[in-house]
Amino acid sequence: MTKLKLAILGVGLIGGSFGLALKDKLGDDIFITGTTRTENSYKTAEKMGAIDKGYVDSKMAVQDADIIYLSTPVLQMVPVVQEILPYIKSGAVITDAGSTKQYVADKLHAMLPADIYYVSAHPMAGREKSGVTAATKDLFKNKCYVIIKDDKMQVPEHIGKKIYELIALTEANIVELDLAKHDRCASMISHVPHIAAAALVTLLKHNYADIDDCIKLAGGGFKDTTRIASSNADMWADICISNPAAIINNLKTMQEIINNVITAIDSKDRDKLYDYFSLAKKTRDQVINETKDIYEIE
Ligand SMILES: NC(=O)C1=CN([C@@H]2O[C@H](COP(=O)(O)OP(=O)(O)OC[C@H]3O[C@@H](n4cnc5c(N)ncnc54)[C@H](O)[C@@H]3O)[C@@H](O)[C@H]2O)C=CC1
Ligand SMILES: O=C(O)C(=O)Cc1ccc(O)cc1
Repeated sequence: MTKLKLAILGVGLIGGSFGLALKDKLGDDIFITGTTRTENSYKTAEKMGAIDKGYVDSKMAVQDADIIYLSTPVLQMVPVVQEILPYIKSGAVITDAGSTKQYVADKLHAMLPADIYYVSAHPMAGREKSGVTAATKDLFKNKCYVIIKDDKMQVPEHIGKKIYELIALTEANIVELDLAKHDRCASMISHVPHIAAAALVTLLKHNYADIDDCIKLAGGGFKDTTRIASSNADMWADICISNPAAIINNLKTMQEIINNVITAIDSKDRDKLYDYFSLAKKTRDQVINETKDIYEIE
């Protein structure tokens, strides 16, 4: 049997976790090359066993690769593909882990020749730490992994199946969505919550005179609602730029919600405030109850 050759471009938290999961399942039946921006990082990825051979130069990593996994920040993906395109072999498949999907898909659709395929995907799993040292083989286990259904890409059935089977080795729950719906839903469930968490932390800076005393009081509630504000700034700037319509739309709705709360407090409308918290509790409890068999959320 010939070895499967996978190139992971951007071996950080996500690329490193994908590599660790596949090495765990396939061992020597897969050969994984990978890139990072520094030699130091790819050496760490090699030592951790996330990749077999690391490079800084993406062109070296994709030579002879059957599958190319893009896991750089979203805005780096298209320039990386531009750079490697002349070196990708015919029949190879590109897949990606980017948090937003339409932006990269539109550009790759216009760029790729007919004999190089693209399967857009997104693991809805991660953490606020970045870099390969934060990677774990079980990061995607029991979490949702979206594979985009996109007829424009004209991916032959056997190629789609190959990527599906590879992703299934991570033990993630695979969900199929179309591009636009993915970006709308991800903005609501992930992108806007990250912006909101950063806003809560930024609020502290607006009360600078009290900041030391505020921090003394910070307990579980502040930690729970702001954990994701410790995420990578580069990655989140790219996410906002590459999914503007859905994010702005949801932020405007949030603005209205906050304005309504301000009005209710200002006019001492206790019933309105009760309804606000009560409906939020009911909705969250329902969501958690419906997903508790799939996710470990409390
Ligand atoms: N962090 C998270 O929780 C999740 C992130 N994602 C997506 O996965 C992708 C990767 O995110 P992380 O692994 O968290 O980031 P990370 O910062 O841990 O890793 C990114 C890697 O890309 C490399 N890189 C950056 N620019 C590059 C370039 N031009 N050429 C080659 N390599 C380059 C870096 O050296 C690093 O190894 C992003 O697109 C992000 O939107 C998706 C799901 C969850
Ligand atoms: O840290 C967390 O809980 C996250 O929400 C991680 C995350 C970040 C970006 C994504 O596109 C998907 C998941």
